[in-house]
Amino acid sequence: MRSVEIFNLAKFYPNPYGEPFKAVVDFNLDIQQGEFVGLIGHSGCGKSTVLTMLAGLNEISDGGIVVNGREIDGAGPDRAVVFQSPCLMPWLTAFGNVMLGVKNVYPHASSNQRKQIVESALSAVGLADSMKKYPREMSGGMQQRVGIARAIALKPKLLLLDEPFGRLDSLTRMELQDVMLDILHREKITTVLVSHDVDEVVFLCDRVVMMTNGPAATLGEVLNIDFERPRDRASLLQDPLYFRYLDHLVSFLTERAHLRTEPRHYDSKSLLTFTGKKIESADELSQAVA
Ligand SMILES: Nc1ncnc2c1ncn2[C@@H]1O[C@H](COP(=O)(O)OP(=O)(O)OP(=O)(O)O)[C@@H](O)[C@H]1O
Repeated sequence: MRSVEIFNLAKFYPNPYGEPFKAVVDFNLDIQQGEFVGLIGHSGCGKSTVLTMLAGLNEISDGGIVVNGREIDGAGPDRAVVFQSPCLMPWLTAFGNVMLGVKNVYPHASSNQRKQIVESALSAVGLADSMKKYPREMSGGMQQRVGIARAIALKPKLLLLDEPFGRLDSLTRMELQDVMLDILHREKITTVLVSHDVDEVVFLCDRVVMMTNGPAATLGEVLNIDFERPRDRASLLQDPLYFRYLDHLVSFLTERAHLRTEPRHYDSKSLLTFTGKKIESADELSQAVA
């Protein structure tokens, strides 16, 4: 079932001379219910612009976005965003920060029901024992866990992640990626992730959308990531297909992102046809490239 439809989306920012700067043009994408889509591209190409338009925080200049059958017009409780910095209220505990949004989104729930929603979201991100801590008492990774809990507690139809792990050290980043995979596997929330990290998108996503360079950036290619879920990092790192996906993304970013071509769609088979053989499995791929 289709969850998000983005059609002919465009963003024109005013420049200092009063002329519109075309940041993103003619961006079209459908996202299925429960799908995890990554958005990558060079710095400044327009990833955050697309994400903030999806969130309803950035006015749409042309085209539109339909979420669960309703064209969006501004922000709404059906969508939650996690930014690079969680921006927690310093005077509230982890519990209080998550409760803030829960009160708004569930005004008719009893206080006991709200408490359960907050506790369950904080437990899902591994903070069951730190609910009473204030932001100043938490590490950056713990604060970002609160940011994720705050978003998932709202039970959004669409979860939007703008480089949520970008400021974390690599071990914490991996921990939080695992937490995120676990939650999304259970809750089946449709998710869009903006990232600069090709490893991250291959590990997490069902599809990776590659954007061309700006100005007038648009969708360049879409790569299907055909790994089953739940995913295990150690096994993926042993799979030759994982490195094929990485190669493909890196080569798009280094060679083709500046070309304005018709959007192309790649799945694992078409990705590998250059070997001259039809390849259906990682084992067959290993033999073909050996
Ligand atoms: N409020 C704004 N006013 C004018 N131009 C803007 C505004 N926000 C973004 N831009 C421009 O739009 C383009 C896309 O910016 P955006 O932040 O969406 O890119 P990005 O791919 O998310 O970048 P990064 O990866 O560095 O975060 C850039 O050229 C940027 O300078």
